[in-house]
Parts: sequence; C-alpha cells; structure tokens
Amino acid sequence: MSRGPKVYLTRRETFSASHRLHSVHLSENDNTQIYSKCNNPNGHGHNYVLEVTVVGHIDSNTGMVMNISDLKTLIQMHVLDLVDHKNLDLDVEYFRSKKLVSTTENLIVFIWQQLFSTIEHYNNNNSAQLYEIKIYETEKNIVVYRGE
Ligand SMILES: Nc1nc2c(c(=O)[nH]1)N=C([C@H](O)[C@H](O)COP(=O)(O)OP(=O)(O)OP(=O)(O)O)CN2
Ligand SMILES: [Zn+2]
Repeated sequence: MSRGPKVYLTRRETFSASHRLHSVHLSENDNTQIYSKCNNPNGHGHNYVLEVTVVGHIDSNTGMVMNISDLKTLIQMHVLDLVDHKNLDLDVEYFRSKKLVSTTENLIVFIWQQLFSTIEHYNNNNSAQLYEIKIYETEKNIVVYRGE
C-alpha cells in the first residue's frame, strides 16, 4: 500500500481557566517566595491558547491526514469540556486528586494524556498520531510537549 506525503496538522483552540500556583510539598514561605503573585490565595486566571498538532500521511482517498472537524470534536470532548471556565485546582480531578501544581508544564502533560490514545483509537485505520501540544499561558509564556 503506498502512503502519501507526511504532513503536520494543527488545530488551535482557546479556553479560560483560573488557578493558583501552590505546592503541598513546599512550606508557606517557599510557596510565597517561589510563586510570588501566582500564589495569591484567591487565584488568578488566564486565557489559554492551545495548539494540537497531529502528524500522518495523506490518505489518497480523502486527501486528509485526519479530518480537522473530528480533531476539533475530540479536543472539545476530552480537553475543553474539562478545563474551560473551570478552576484547574478544584474542578479538574487530575489536579485535585494528585494535589498537583497547575503549572503549564503539568497542564500540558494532562492534555497529552487526554488526547494521545483518543487520537490513536480514532485513527485505527489511518496513520495520524498526536505529535505536539503547545500552550500559550500568556502571550509571553509558551510551553511545548511531544510526549517524551
Ligand atoms: N515554569 C513556569 N513558571 C510559571 C508558570 C508556569 O506555568 N510554569 N506560571 C506562572 C503563572 O501562572 C503566572 O500567572 C504567569 O503570569 P504572568 O507572570 O503575569 O505572565 P507574564 O510573564 O506573561 O507577564 P509579565 O508581564 O511578564 O508579568 C508563573 N510562572
Ligand atoms: Zn497563572
């Protein structure tokens, strides 16, 4: 079976969420010192930008690596429904149960875990797989993860 060219496909979404950077593994003093304004007890919010990139070969029948409409639905169901307009620390079980600090590093690993097998199952007769996730926490703070 011949495979078409390998192409990277990105879907961009946005979501709003609040959080507080606070580690149960650190003293109150260290929390204040390390996280500074982000340790504010009442939290603060971000308008996050999320970019999800899949990679695969173009299917010669459909002309697509993966239908972007399907990618949009998977991101909505498995990520945005859980985090949009939520408090990451209190509303998202992944953070609440593990008492994990809601840094963008931890958030991006959570989102990877939510999407990786989901996209793989969707694509069981196709080659597309999750390649990279990028999160803009602010215009200046950007985190990238490739599942390594
Ligand atoms: N390694 C990380 N460091 C920080 C994270 C993070 O997720 N990983 N997050 C934060 C805060 O959540 C904080 O809200 C960042 O906001 P802020 O400092 O206001 O954002 P900017 O740097 O874009 O704004 P400035 O204009 O430069 O203040 C902190 N650290
Ligand atoms: Zn923040």
